[in-house]
Amino acid sequence: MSSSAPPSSAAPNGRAGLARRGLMLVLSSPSGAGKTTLSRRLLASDANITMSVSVTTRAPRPGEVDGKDYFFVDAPRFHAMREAGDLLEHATVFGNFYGTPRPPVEAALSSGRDVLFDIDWQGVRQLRETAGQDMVKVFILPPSAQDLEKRLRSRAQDSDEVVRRRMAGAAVEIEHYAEYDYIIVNDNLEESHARLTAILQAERLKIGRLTGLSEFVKGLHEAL
Ligand SMILES: Nc1nc2c(ncn2[C@@H]2O[C@H](COP(=O)(O)OP(=O)(O)O)[C@@H](O)[C@H]2O)c(=O)[nH]1
Ligand SMILES: Nc1ncnc2c1ncn2[C@@H]1O[C@H](COP(=O)(O)OP(=O)(O)O)[C@@H](O)[C@H]1O
Repeated sequence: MSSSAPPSSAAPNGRAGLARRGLMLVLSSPSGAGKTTLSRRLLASDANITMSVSVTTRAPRPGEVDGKDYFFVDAPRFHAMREAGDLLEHATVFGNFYGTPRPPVEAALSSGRDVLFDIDWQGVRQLRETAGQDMVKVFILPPSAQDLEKRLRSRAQDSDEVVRRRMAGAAVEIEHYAEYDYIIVNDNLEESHARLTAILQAERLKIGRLTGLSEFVKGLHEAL
């Protein structure tokens, strides 16, 4: 998906004359590595990125809020959305359906806002076909298998059986690390957050994302 450029006056990088297309920042990891925690931190620390809230048929965990963490839907509703073309991508993970609603993402990108996605490798593959250079893919790894299991258990929101299935699923997810642009080993949370922020800041400055750049430089040139 190629988002159209926002007007210069709304330039998210704060420079009149230099606007930018919104980018799609994707986080994937084995379950329990820390995507949700890192996403929340990034959303709290950066005003120009907005979360893509997925739809899922999974049951809400204690504390999860409908419309904020996920849109919790039943299977018929999910299939209706998919059939209507309302999902940018979708996948089955641990026996549940997940998908990305299309309209909010398109609206955010076209107004120059960046969008954060917490989706798995299957979703990344589908988005890659349309997003091209607009997508920045970050893979989060746990420091060790023991840490991963500890985190899944410490979250204390899933049964033993669910934790076991997620540990088994981690091996499959990890096999896809090479399809991503960046790797963060989420050991120290502060450091991981700083790294994610650095990735986002650098990606925002890529020449290919800026619109109006040649006019801006031409103006500077003429004034010299
Ligand atoms: N493809 C795709 N994957 C999703 C979507 N939403 C969530 N996921 C992935 O589904 C997996 C399970 O998510 P969840 O049940 O919230 O468990 P958690 O990752 O352990 O918090 C994770 O790998 C998510 O990244 C989506 O809209 N599309
Ligand atoms: N760097 C970290 N160090 C220690 N615990 C962490 C770290 N990052 C996340 N956690 C904890 O690990 C558990 C799983 O994190 P979560 O963000 O829900 O993972 P995911 O969304 O990838 O499944 C949570 O209890 C969270 O507080």
